[in-house]
Amino acid sequence: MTPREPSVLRTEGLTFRAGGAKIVEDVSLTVPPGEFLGIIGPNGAGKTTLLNLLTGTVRTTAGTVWLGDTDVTRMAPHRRARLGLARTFQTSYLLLGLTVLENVRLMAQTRGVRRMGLLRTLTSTDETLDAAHAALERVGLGGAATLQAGALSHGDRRKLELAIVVAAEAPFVLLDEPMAGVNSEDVHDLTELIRRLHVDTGATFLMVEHHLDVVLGLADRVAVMHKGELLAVDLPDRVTADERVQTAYVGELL
Ligand SMILES: Nc1ncnc2c1ncn2[C@@H]1O[C@H](COP(=O)(O)OP(=O)(O)OP(=O)(O)O)[C@@H](O)[C@H]1O
Repeated sequence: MTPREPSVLRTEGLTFRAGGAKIVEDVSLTVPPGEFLGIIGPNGAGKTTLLNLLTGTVRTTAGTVWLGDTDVTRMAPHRRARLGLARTFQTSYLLLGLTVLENVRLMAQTRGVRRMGLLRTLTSTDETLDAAHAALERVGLGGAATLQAGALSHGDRRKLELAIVVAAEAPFVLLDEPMAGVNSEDVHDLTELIRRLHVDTGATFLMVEHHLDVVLGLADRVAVMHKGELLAVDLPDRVTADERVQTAYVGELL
């Protein structure tokens, strides 16, 4: 994998309101290059909406998002993707009728591949194929390239989604509940894969996840959302010791 351009992901006063409801309210966050930021919070706290505001699939009511020095607040999602923002979704978006390889290749083609800090749209079939195969090898699905994506186990589908992100060679990676629907025996494997991908790529990772032990084990820092607001951003052990966080999680395990 090629080295990345390190840059900061930053929000200032990021806000999304719908019908008078405060879904995400005044979130100011600075994520240094290469950091792994976990995002936790009770159901409905606004975590996925925050990711949607970063990718541009939801339009901000107020506030600003920067990728490096670029203000992307009004930028369409595909242009943010071209700047190096890749994401996975809570619900799988795989094309189950296509092969595993075709799923990755399609994304490698549409997103282009970053090389030496330059964005190039791949026109060479060989090059996209190579990038797709390499991405599959990295997530341990090298032997499954010709299988239909629909034939994969849930855990392997999650790995395939990670391969797609890897193929994009994005410096900013957003993961929305990568453990959702994954068997408990596969959680450890997937956690270690995400750890390895983060280390190997040097990319900035933001991960929304309900498995707190996974978040606390992976993240450099943890952001806690509650009722749309950012309650705390701190080191994992400080966050779990924070009384405000414990109160927000009343009724849930922390
Ligand atoms: N466009 C919208 N219009 C109205 N309400 C919305 C809109 N988008 C999100 N919401 C509501 O805002 C709240 C936050 O949603 P969001 O999915 O961001 O929370 P979350 O923290 O990711 O939740 P979960 O952990 O359950 O996935 C929810 O109550 C949701 O129904």
